Amino acid sequence: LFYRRFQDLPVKDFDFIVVGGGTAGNVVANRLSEDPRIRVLVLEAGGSDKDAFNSHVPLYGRRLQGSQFDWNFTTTPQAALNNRPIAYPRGFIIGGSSSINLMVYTRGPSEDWDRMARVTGDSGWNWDNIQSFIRKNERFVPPADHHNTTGQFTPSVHGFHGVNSVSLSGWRYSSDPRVLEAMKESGGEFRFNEDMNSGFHLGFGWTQTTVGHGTRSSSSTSYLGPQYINRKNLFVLLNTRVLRVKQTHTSSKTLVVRGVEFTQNSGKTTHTLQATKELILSAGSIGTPTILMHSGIGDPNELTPLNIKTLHALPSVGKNLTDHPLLVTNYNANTTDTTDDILRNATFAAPFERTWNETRTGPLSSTQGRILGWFRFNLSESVFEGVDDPAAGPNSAHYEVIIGNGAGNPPPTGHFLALTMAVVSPTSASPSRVNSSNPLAPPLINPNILGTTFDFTAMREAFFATQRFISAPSFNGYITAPAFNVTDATLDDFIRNNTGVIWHPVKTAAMSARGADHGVVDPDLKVKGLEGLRIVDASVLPFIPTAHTQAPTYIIAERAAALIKEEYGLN
Ligand SMILES: Cc1cc2nc3c(=O)[nH]c(=O)nc-3n(C[C@H](O)[C@H](O)[C@H](O)COP(=O)(O)OP(=O)(O)OC[C@H]3O[C@@H](n4cnc5c(N)ncnc54)[C@H](O)[C@@H]3O)c2cc1C
Repeated sequence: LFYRRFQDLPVKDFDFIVVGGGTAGNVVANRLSEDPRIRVLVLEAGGSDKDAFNSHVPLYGRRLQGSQFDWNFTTTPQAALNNRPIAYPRGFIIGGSSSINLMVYTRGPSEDWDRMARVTGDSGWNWDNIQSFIRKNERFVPPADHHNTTGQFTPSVHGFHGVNSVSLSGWRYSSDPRVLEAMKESGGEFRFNEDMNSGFHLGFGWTQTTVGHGTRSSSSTSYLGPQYINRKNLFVLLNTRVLRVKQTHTSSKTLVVRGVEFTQNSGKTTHTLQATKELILSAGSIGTPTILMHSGIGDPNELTPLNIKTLHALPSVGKNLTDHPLLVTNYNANTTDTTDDILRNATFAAPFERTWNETRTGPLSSTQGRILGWFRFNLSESVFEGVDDPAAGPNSAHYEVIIGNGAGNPPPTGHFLALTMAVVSPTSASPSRVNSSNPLAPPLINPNILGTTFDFTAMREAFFATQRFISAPSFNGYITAPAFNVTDATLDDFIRNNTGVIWHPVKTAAMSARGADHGVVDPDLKVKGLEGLRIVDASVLPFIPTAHTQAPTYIIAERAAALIKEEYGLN
């Protein structure tokens, strides 16, 4: 059940305490509480999603950024972006970022997973072996408009009985046939791929999203859905900010960390609980290293100047933050059949909201990007000067293109086709650190966007690629002009002034092989050198996936839960 006040919790002893009721945390809580003998508590900083209308309406997902459901972080000034700091949203709500994200469902190429298995020395992470966890997570359902989906996905690579709904878009736009035609006209550069989630992801395909029956499927609406949240052994305490994890005792010279300190009133009073079996940190790529460092688990060279006493030296904590750089370009379109009027005009949107409220259909039932694709540069291109190919393998992309039927934040007039590009094999990485001894202070976030020559050149090449795509004859008469001004001379500055991120931070508590001299967790996700503490969220990814990161996070969480259940002999 959900609780808002600590004093209302009917019990205070728990086998497992999960810190962060986000994407991964709710999976772990659900799976562990399948065993009625086990008591599980989730501590979540954000509140309920029940009345968060914009969280449930797929088309309105973007409105959650900067809202009360966002932690509203900001990065440090980004050197390669003309020193602009950029907004860095993270979900501050039950379901975490799965309740505020843009719902794209991509698992990444098989090569991503095989590399992770190779580097961590654990074959359990390879593509073949994660299939059962994909299926535990995924419930592929028909799109909201029940259109014929033959040829739009490959049923044999999907799960139909998991917990989290995934579907194709349930609303069509008049640009779709032109986009498909442009692929044919590209002479093989932009091919069609029936299913980018098959393990081979290169090419354009129909976007799959975590939407079921026209509504967002988050880890809260799915894994904490009515059939689970009423379990007598599952407790979720909302509006609870974890400050630190705590050593409980020492066992054969190993520190045991199963205690957790938290507050519900901005630190005025604090409470402490202990898990009898394990504490699981699922506070995400920013929250998890922040909590670790404030607990004295991190790099002593960084902790000591902040007067944080080192409990356990683990220098990799909070390092290597990596994200996907993102650039949006809008093109003026000769049509009114886009999402622009709905997103900028409440009167225009009203009948569509009625339709959605009544039947969960119509344009609000779908996200903007109906088609997206994954592409590689040619290895002989100048983008690779002086660098090895950073992709996981020869079938893994360097850049992604998302086709949006309307601008993300439309200006007062005009209709647009938005071409969004992301560098999906970036080579920049950077520290994300705490810079005060106050656990309630926002951490320093520096994803170092476009911080290497490769990343910058890759973004430039991705921009040229989208220009080639949009000049296909099929767009004649449909695209009138770019809605941005750029020349060869101003392109680099255009990129610096307009690039942001796609909000996929990873690697800040990375997994590494047992015995490695770096990394934060072993391949079973236990914190190196400690007992009682595991990390289960996107922070453990040792490479940034060539994918949007929620599906990889769900997969990690499903496998983590299975590992924990096996270790403790749970049902
Ligand atoms: C705006 C946005 C759009 C995105 N779009 C997509 C997309 O379209 N497709 C995709 O695949 N991925 C997308 N992502 C990324 C994806 O959502 C994340 O990678 C994924 O959800 C991360 O899961 P997580 O479990 O690691 O963290 P989260 O889901 O963020 O969960 C962390 C939880 O911990 C809580 N928490 C943090 N600190 C504390 C604390 N001190 N005490 C208590 N609780 C705490 C948070 O409130 C949160 O609920 C997007 C992300 C954002 C922010």
